[in-house]
Amino acid sequence: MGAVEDELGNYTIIKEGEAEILMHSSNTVFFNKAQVYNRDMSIAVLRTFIDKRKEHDAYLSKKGKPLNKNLNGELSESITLDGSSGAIEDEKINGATEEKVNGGIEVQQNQYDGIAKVTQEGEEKTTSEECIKIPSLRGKQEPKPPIVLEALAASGLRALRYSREIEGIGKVIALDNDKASIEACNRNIKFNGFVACSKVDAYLADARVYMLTHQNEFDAVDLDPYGSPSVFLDSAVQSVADGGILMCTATDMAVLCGNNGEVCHSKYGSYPVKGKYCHEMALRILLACIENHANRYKRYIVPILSVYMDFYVRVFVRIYTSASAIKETPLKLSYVYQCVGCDSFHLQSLGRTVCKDNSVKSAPGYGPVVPQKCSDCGKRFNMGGPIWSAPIHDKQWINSILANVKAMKERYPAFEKISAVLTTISEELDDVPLFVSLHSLCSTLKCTSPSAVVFRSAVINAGFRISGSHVDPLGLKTDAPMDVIWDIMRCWVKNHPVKAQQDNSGTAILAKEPKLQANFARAAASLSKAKVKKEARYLPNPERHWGPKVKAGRQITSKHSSLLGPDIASKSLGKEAETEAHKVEQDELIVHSTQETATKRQKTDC
Ligand SMILES: C[S@@+](CC[C@H](N)C(=O)[O-])C[C@H]1O[C@@H](n2cnc3c(N)ncnc32)[C@H](O)[C@@H]1O
Ligand SMILES: [Zn+2]
Repeated sequence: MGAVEDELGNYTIIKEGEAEILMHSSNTVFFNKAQVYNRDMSIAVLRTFIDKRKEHDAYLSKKGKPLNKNLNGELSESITLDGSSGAIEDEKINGATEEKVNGGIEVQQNQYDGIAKVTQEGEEKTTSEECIKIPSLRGKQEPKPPIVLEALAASGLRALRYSREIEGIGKVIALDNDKASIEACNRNIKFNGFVACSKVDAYLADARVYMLTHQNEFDAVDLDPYGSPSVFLDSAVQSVADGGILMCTATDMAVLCGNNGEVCHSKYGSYPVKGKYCHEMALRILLACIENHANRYKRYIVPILSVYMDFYVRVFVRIYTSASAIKETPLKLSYVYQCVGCDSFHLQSLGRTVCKDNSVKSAPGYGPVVPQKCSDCGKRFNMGGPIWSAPIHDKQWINSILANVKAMKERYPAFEKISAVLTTISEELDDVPLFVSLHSLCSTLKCTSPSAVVFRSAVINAGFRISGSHVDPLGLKTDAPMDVIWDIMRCWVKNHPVKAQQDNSGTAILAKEPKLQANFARAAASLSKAKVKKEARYLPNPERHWGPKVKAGRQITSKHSSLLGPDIASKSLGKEAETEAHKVEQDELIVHSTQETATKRQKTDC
């Protein structure tokens, strides 16, 4: 990645990966170099998506594997390579809802009623067979190259990188509703030569209208908006082909992390609560929102990878159609009760499963899971959510993506960062939503902090699991209930006494005797595997002013020097920029310190 002044006057050539774009010095088209992490991660996911389609196709052709019909009359395969369930891999392979095979046989799933049909040369009939064999013909069919929609393209850099760097990719459609951006896209397509010209098409269009009028057409849809993606989600979930991927960024972290709960509810349909885990909660609010939109069209999501990086969240989910699977959605969503006095939080599932007459059904969850007052400190609870409380990553996919990234190290400009993030994610407990912060527990008790290894050991010795979180180097994910966590801290304080203090949440917690006798002896699994191998897990920003950028078309003023850095701001202004940081617009304001603000407010709120 790098930038050099060229001879085209006000244009600068910016190179990222294998793509080069021409950027005009006026801020007419959006570009943010910090999003290289976002683009690299997306390339890694798309490469893995293509590999998995190939692997799976090879597997099926070797096996001559049949398609089975499930109880609802939907076509399904008993084994899937990527660990996803209940979905039709043929659809994943072809990225469309129908599969044509030689010999005039067509297997089709009606996406809206889940009924499987087989058509022979135009004749339509509902299948009665339990099993439809499609033997040797399958092997001859190459999966179609995936078609990608970059719905909010700006300069087209991302679309160009996809087209030039991802082997086996098909067409890439780049959209923007801004004329200057589409002109820039077309200029950049030409600038990138033959492959880009043959693969990337740019259109001036409102992405919402375009996606609505191109339903089920794209194997991958990329949403990378200014701020919130909320207005694009309803049409985006409809434009993804069955088994395809939706990749979605949200940079409105202040909203998602609870600085303005009502706005978050209006955009995403969930209330955030202010906790140390707010960035993970942001991911889970976004996932719940996408699922909610998908369910309207009898579709559901399967998260592959969900990341918080720098100043935004980005989720990668597969989208499937199944009228029966969407009934399970309430089991994947929870409300969060967050104590206003201590750091305790508890999840309340929206649904539960009921087994009756050999069949499993879902029913509304039992509640409330907490009493009126926190049983640890006696304070009341705030309620947030609903959040996505099922896994936010698919571990098999994460391992494949990580292996792919390591194998093609030199082709990722942000290799160090994305491999560090993926390594941390690969170690996260994937069935444990949210996390506790050791610092926060200690600040509630006003005690000295045990080291992470000592605390992890006590949790493991008590018979529970614990891992780090990619979202926060101080975050600890554990399946130990809050009363066990507080008992461990009570035992710690017995050995490391605190000074006498006025009544507060900490004194209320310490007033109780622990039921559990914590064992702080070092447990073998208390260090993360990456830490043992001395692999990087959390990296600092590579340079100052690594963060969000000003919207295209907006005049750069001295107040933007905190975002762009004084040098760039002063260049744009033609005068020396002020170095003092100023407040910026809401959608550009990325609150790295949201957690701190949130915690402070929480203390004063109660
Ligand atoms: C953050 S930029 C995209 C950056 C780009 N994906 C990248 O990686 O460099 C958002 C873009 O969305 C465009 N946009 C906003 N609303 C839109 C809409 N309704 N339809 C299409 N494009 C839209 C803006 O003009 C802007 O260029
Ligand atoms: Zn409490």
